[in-house]
Amino acid sequence: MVKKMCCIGAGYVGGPTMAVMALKCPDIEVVVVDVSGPRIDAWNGDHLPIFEPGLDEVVKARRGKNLFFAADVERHVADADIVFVSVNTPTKTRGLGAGKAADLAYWESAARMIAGASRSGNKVVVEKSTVPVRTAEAVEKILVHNAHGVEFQVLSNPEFMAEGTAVADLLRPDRVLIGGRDAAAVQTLKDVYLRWVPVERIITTNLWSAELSKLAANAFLAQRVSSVNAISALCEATGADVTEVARVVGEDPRIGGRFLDAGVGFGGSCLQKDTLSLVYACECGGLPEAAGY
Ligand SMILES: NC(=O)c1ccc[n+]([C@@H]2O[C@H](COP(=O)([O-])OP(=O)(O)OC[C@H]3O[C@@H](n4cnc5c(N)ncnc54)[C@H](O)[C@@H]3O)[C@@H](O)[C@H]2O)c1
Ligand SMILES: O=c1ccn([C@@H]2O[C@H](COP(=O)(O)OP(=O)(O)O[C@H]3O[C@H](CO)[C@@H](O)[C@H](O)[C@H]3O)[C@@H](O)[C@H]2O)c(=O)[nH]1
Repeated sequence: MVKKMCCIGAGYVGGPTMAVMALKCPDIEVVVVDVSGPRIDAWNGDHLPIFEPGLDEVVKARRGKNLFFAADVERHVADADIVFVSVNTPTKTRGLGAGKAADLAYWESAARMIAGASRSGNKVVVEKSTVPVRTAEAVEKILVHNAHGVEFQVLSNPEFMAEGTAVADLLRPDRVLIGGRDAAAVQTLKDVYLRWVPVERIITTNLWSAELSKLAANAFLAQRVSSVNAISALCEATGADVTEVARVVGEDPRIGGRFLDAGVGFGGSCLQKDTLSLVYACECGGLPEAAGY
């Protein structure tokens, strides 16, 4: 029976995700923690640190009841049955893989802190951040080597929300993905989502498939934007209209019409870094053709 959930990282993902969980699970205490005091103050204030349609209402409905934002990270991690880790995983700027690989320094420090703060019983640790495939292996090693009589189960539960539609995406996700090898831990997290997500939208996989699926989904999205932008350049050179071409192409149900708006190229916080991370994984795996593609 889950009584308390804690999320490390009160960022773009951690804040809205846990606010929606608190809304849908009023009997569970939900605490979002962060090393940044000003960020926590903002979540506790009148002006939330991010703007997303509907977010103010959700936060204000549950804050102080079963939703809390706090800076005393260790205390809340120690008490929680489920710990989500939603720290940033930017592209590395130095060292091996600089410019492509994901920087897992924040994740590793969070894992060491979870192991150090936890004292007894079982704890489910959930990868919410987008991480390279097989990160859970390294996380498990850190947890096991630093554990004090606690059994940890690691799950991968990547987030698919997009900025601008975060609350709508979280309230009605097209899919929730849970990867893990411990069936009981998978079921524990699944039961949380089942409070508001239809069972057919909850996909369970092995750990590595879940980690990789998130990166693969973003690479496919990035490819669509790059494809339509390449066609757009050809349209300009030939007198065709890219909106008309995209509509025709998208009417094929095998392709679909969404995510086919031509523009200046893809931006946002994820598509570029996650595609680079996938390319780096292919290179490290001795798959240069896949990396080049
Ligand atoms: N932003 C998006 O739209 C989006 C969507 C899906 C997935 N993701 C992924 O989710 C993850 C988080 O992204 P984000 O946009 O929320 O990042 P963010 O930068 O907005 O927030 C991360 C937070 O983690 C905190 N943090 C870092 N290390 C910490 C530690 N050891 N202890 C406590 N707090 C710590 C930071 O202070 C920061 O507030 C990334 O892996 C990202 O790729 C992002
Ligand atoms: O038809 C389109 C759609 C998007 N874009 C551009 O693509 C980028 C990304 O847009 P969007 O996907 O809406 O926002 P993100 O918040 O970056 O969300 C993506 O990245 C998140 C982080 O991993 C994932 O969770 C989401 O599913 C995925 O859509 C932006 O620069 C858009 O302008 C286009 O140019 N044409």
